[in-house]
Amino acid sequence: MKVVTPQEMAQMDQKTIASGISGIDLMEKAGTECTRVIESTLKEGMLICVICGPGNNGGDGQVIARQLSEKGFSVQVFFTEPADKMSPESQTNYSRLRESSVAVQFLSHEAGLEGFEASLAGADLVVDAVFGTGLKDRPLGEWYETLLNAVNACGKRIAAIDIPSGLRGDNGLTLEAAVEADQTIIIQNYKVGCLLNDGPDCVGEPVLVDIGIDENCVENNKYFVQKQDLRCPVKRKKNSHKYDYGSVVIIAGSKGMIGAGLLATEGALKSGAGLVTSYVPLEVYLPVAARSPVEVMIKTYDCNITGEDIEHDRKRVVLIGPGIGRKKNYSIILNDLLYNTTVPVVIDADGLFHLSRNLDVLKESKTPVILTPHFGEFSTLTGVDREEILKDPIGHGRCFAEEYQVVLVLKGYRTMIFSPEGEVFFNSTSNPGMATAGSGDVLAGMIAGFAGQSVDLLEAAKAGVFYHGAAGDYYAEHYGESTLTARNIIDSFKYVLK
Ligand SMILES: NC(=O)C1=CN([C@@H]2O[C@H](COP(=O)(O)OP(=O)(O)OC[C@H]3O[C@@H](n4cnc5c(N)ncnc54)[C@H](O)[C@@H]3O)[C@@H](O)[C@H]2O)[C@@H](O)CC1
Ligand SMILES: Nc1ncnc2c1ncn2[C@@H]1O[C@H](COP(=O)(O)OP(=O)(O)O)[C@@H](O)[C@H]1O
Ligand SMILES: [K+]
Repeated sequence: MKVVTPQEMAQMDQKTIASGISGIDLMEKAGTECTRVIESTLKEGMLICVICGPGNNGGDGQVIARQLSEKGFSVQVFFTEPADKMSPESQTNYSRLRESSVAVQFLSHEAGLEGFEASLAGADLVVDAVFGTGLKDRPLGEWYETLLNAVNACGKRIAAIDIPSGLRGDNGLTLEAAVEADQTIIIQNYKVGCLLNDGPDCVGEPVLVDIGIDENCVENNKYFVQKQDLRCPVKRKKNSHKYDYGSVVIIAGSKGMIGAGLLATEGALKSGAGLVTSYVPLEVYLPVAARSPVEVMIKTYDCNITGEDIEHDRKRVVLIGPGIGRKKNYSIILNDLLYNTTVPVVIDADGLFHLSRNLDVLKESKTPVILTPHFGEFSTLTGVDREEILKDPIGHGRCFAEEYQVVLVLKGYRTMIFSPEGEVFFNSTSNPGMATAGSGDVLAGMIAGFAGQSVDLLEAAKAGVFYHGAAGDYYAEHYGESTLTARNIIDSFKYVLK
């Protein structure tokens, strides 16, 4: 399934209309599908307030109001602009609405919103159809800000149509205010803004409705990753041995941070790697050996290590970074791995810090590379302010992955995976309980574990991110988010990686 920008969605709408279905019929279809979803949440006799803006989002709202009224519900529509400011399709729907028994009121921009607030307080459901994908990045103005804040303050269940009003569809940032919906009925495809920044908190529960628009009618390489899209874990042949599932080397952990290495190691082992070898500084050998799973081989290094220190024999992937610290000069091993070997390398956490000191090594390297930064680490890598990145995460991520020819895993609620070819994959799993120490170490290990089993690093990154989130979701479904720890993620692998 594709994820679209507002501009792409507008082009898709236009192409669909050009292919024969009229704009007014497409709006009727959108409204009908939204009504179906809304109706399933209603009980007989309920009162629904629909707030309609001047554009086609408001037009959808009018279709919903008319259809709910035809189904016997009491419906009150509030318009935020006079009829002459409505889009053509909205005006057509306004004439249809006037023939129905829906109560209609035009809100005044001069008078206060007291009556409006009182009506919301008496409603059972508020439908937000003020702005959709046509929202422009310009100030809403005080009146709309007050209106959207009043919607949020009404304390009633809110269903937003297509995208919560005030939320930017291109990046998930909000204007001066944005509706925080309980449910958002998303028309046809996820908009980028539903998945990034404040988007997921404003969207609430997302429900997608299909109105028959072909997502491939416009060129777009942004995807929403679901289980059926994944190629890992690989099917195990009867005629196989452990090296068929990858020999994974993990350089992680240091004095004071052995946990990071242990979590990454177990993450790799339990995601199906055939063999895991953990490299740790000599000084932490004993505590690491005491706590490592017995299946893991542990080797030590002193001072700096080079690629040659690591046995190249049958090694399929190296993970470097979790908990290695910033003191030792890891640039030597990093450069060595990237210049002098062709074994795929996953670079995480402090490994990214060392890499940021000599980023150009990536350009000269022939080794396939996966980088797994969170937004702060990505800011260090690129030298671009975090706030700037948040305004256009797709642009920055895509540009970096293409320039340095790496697979980039940019971590967050809906982690994005960028391919060196410019594709973007949004993950569909994980929950805020996973914002906990060590969660990223587990992910790095899991990606390395899959990379050992798969020749394609992009597939390994997609699967690692998906199943890491799915394991966290499994725990959260059973025990809630707040007690979730990195160890619980590993312990839940067995339920989701079947
Ligand atoms: N034929 C189509 O294009 C279809 C569109 N659909 C719906 O139409 C929506 C998009 O409709 P539109 O493109 O008309 O746009 P919207 O309805 O999202 O908003 C456009 C209106 O909002 C105003 N506006 C934009 N930014 C503003 C700001 N920052 N402050 C104050 N006012 C602002 C504009 O002046 C304009 O009047 C979708 O989200 C979807 O709900 C669906 O009905 C399916 C078919
Ligand atoms: N709010 C959130 N919702 C869902 N997943 C999250 C959230 N915050 C972080 N995560 C996930 O948890 C992991 C955290 O990784 P990272 O920031 O490297 O943490 P650490 O260094 O403590 O291991 C990533 O996989 C990220 O996607
Ligand atoms: K809306």
